[in-house]
Amino acid sequence: MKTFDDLYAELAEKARTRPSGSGTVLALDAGVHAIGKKVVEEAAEVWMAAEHEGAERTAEEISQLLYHVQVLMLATDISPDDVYQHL
Ligand SMILES: N=c1c2ncn([C@@H]3O[C@H](COP(=O)(O)OP(=O)(O)OP(=O)(O)O)[C@@H](O)[C@H]3O)c2ncn1[C@@H]1O[C@H](COP(=O)(O)O)[C@@H](O)[C@H]1O
Repeated sequence: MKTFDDLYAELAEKARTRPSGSGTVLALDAGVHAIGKKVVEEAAEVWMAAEHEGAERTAEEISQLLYHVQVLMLATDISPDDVYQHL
């Protein structure tokens, strides 16, 4: 099972090697403004799922939110450790 750190390492590698067909590369190229909008959209989907769609759908939406947060981290050169020091 993939962890937060595993996904970040995978996405960092995608950002470095820029394979064709990578949604992460496309998202990074779209820039911080577009990525930020996606974070907000996914956060709203988490909220709606939590209120109306049950735990499994909510967990799925949370995974998508974490993905887009990680893309934002990469776009702004923030590592997981930079975040963990604030937890
Ligand atoms: N975990 C994710 C992940 N979670 C969410 N997403 C993206 O977020 C979207 C989810 O958004 P929605 O459900 O709101 O779907 P949507 O509105 O139809 O999506 P869009 O049209 O807005 O893109 C998905 O379509 C993906 O584009 C993800 N994209 C990639 N990953 C993982 O990231 C890794 C690298 O992926 P690539 O860069 O694409 O190779 C792989 O391990 C993937 O599994």
